[in-house]
Amino acid sequence: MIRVIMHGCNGKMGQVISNLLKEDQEAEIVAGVDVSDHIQNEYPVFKNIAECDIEADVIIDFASVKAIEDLLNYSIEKQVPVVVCTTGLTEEQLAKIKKASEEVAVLRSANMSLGINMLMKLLQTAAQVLVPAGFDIEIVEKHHKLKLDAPSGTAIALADSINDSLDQRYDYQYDRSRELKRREKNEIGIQAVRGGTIVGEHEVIFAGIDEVIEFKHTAYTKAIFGKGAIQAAKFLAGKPAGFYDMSHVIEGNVQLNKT
Ligand SMILES: NC(=O)C1=CN([C@@H]2O[C@H](COP(=O)(O)OP(=O)(O)OC[C@H]3O[C@@H](n4cnc5c(N)ncnc54)[C@H](OP(=O)(O)O)[C@@H]3O)[C@@H](O)[C@H]2O)C=CC1
Ligand SMILES: O=C(O)C1=N[C@H](C(=O)O)C[C@H](O)C1
Repeated sequence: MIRVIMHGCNGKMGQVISNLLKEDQEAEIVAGVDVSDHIQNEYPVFKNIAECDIEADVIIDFASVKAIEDLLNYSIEKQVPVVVCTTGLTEEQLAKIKKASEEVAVLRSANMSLGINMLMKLLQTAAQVLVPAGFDIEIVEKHHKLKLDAPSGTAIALADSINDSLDQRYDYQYDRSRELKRREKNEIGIQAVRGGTIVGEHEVIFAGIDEVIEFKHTAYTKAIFGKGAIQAAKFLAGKPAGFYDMSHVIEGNVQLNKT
């Protein structure tokens, strides 16, 4: 059995994963970490990961940007690989994650679903064909009213994926209300909508002269993120230090299915 520490165990994603792992034959939660204590769990829960004295093989993190430094320190000190799913991280925090991966296995992904990770690849092909033909790129994301960060980590990851295929020539435009001017050619507009219980929608629009192509991913339940995070945790447990993402997990599964 792979022993998991669930960081952010009493949040929405923490509880999705707690329920999924109750039925899992290969992995179990041995401890949780959360500042909130409104839920009774079948495992011990600590207020801060530094207090956790339970041995584990991997950590799954869906918590808060405020907890990322303690999380990385613990992961390095105890040599427990960590799957970082929390979004809204600053550039400085992202750099700390990369640095930590020199000492312990770290997998970070702003979106654990298969669909979004495949979309990232499709967008690179689309951008290479459509951008030279003069198409503009815009991204619109929609999420529930409880979400703290905007734009979503996924919207930024989609833009980054496109930008990687375009030699990093693009800047991101989050707010057009401040200046009276036309959009720049080399920009990707990113807009966030918040309301109700929308699980997660991402729309990437390639707008050309007289034609528009739209790529859209809709998450109907949070279980898609939970299942992806569990797959990632199983993949990461026992791995050497290094920086991993969901493409490693998906490629690993494709190879397994071929054999
Ligand atoms: N990568 C992916 O595929 C996905 C990523 N996410 C991201 O995961 C994160 C969590 O999402 P979600 O579960 O919906 O959010 P929730 O707010 O429901 O859960 C977060 C939990 O972490 C707790 N928490 C806050 N601060 C700390 C801390 N310092 N230490 C430990 N626990 C803390 C919260 O307590 P309290 O409520 O008291 O603040 C809460 O119980 C977000 O950043 C979200 O964007 C979400 C879905 C998919
Ligand atoms: O907060 C959420 O709910 C989600 N957050 C992630 C993000 O910021 O991209 C992933 C998913 O869209 C749900």
